[in-house]
Amino acid sequence: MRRYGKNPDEDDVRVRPNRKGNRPRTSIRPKHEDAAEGMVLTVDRGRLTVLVDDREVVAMKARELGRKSAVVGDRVAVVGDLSGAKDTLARIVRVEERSSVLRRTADDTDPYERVVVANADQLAIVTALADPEPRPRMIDRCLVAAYDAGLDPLLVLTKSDLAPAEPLLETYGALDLDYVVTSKEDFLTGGVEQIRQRLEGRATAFVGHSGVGKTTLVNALVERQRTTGHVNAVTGRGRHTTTSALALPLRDDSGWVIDTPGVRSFGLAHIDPSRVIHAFPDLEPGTEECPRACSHDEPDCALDAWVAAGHAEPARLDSLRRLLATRERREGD
Ligand SMILES: Nc1nc2c(ncn2[C@@H]2O[C@H](COP(=O)(O)OP(=O)(O)OP(=O)(O)O)[C@@H](O)[C@H]2O)c(=O)[nH]1
Ligand SMILES: [Zn+2]
Repeated sequence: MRRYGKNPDEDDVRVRPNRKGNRPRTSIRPKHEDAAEGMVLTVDRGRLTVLVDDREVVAMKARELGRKSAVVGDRVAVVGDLSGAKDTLARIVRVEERSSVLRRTADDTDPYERVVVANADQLAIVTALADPEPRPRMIDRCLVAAYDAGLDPLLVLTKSDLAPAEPLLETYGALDLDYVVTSKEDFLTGGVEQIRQRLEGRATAFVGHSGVGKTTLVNALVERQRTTGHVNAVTGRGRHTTTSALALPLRDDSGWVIDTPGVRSFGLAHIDPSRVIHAFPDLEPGTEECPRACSHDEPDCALDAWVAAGHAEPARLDSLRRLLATRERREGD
C-alpha cells in the first residue's frame, strides 16, 4: 500500500470530512479549510515567497507535502502567520494542480529534471541579434521545451540596433511563430508596447542566455525592478545567489513576467525524442514519406530528400538532427 507523503505525485490526498474513518494513521492531518490561496513568486534555499492578497509572505513547505515541490508560478494554500511581517514564516500545505509545467534538465544527459516554472502559458525566447551572436540551435531547443510544456512560444529578438533581424526571421518568421524585434531605441523611448501587448493577461516565462538583454527588457515591463547586486550581509554572496525564477507583475497588473536565470543550455533529457519533430513545423510535412517509427536520424529518413528538393532549409534539418543526436546518446548510455 502507498504511504502517504512519500509519493511526490500524490497531490490529492486529503483528510476525509468524516474523521470517524478507520484508516490507521499516526497523526491526524488538519484540513486547512482556513488556508489562504497564494502564488509562489520565487524560491530561495527552501524559503518560498508567496503572494497572498497583496502581501509577500515567506513560507516553507509543510512536512506533509513530502517530496512534492512548489515552484515559481504555483498556486498554493498557506497557513500560519500570513502578515508578511519580517521574520515570520508561513507553511505551504497544498500545491494546486498545475495548468502547465516548464521543465528542463541541466544538459541532455542529466537524468534529473527540474520544473522551472508552473502555470505559465507563454514562453518568451529572448535572443540577441548580436553581442552575443544568435544561436538558432538554442532557439530550437527552447521551442521544443515550449511545445512539450504546451506554452505558446514568443520569439523576442533584441539589439536590432546592432544587427538586422532579417536573417533569423527568414527561418523563424516562416514557422508561424509570433515574434517581436526590439532595439536600444525602444528602451530609450519607452517603446516596448509591441511586446507588452503580447503579455497582457498571460503568464510569460522569459528564457535566454546571459547578456541577451533579458533583464533590461523585463525591467522595462514590470512595476518593480528586479533587485540585483544585493549583497547578503550574512553569506557575503552577491547577486545570483538564487537559481530560482522570479515572477513579477506587469506594470498595470495585467499579467506576469517570469524571469528565469540565464542558462547556458536548456537540457531536454526529459523529452521523448519522437516529440522533438513537433517543434519543427517546417520539417514536419516532410516526414510523411518516412518509414514507420522513423527517428528522423537514420538513412531511410525522408527528410533528406525533402530538404534537398528545396522544401526547407538544410540548416533546419541540421538543427533537428543535432538535437536528436544528443538525445540518442543519452538513450545509448
Ligand atoms: N545595443 C543594445 N544593447 C542592449 C540592448 N538591450 C540590452 N542591451 C545591453 O546588453 C547588455 C546585457 O543586458 P542585460 O539586460 O543585463 O542582459 P541579460 O540577458 O539580463 O544578462 P544577465 O543579466 O547576465 O542575465 C547590457 O549592457 C545592456 O545595456 C539593445 O536593445 N541594444
Ligand atoms: Zn524521418
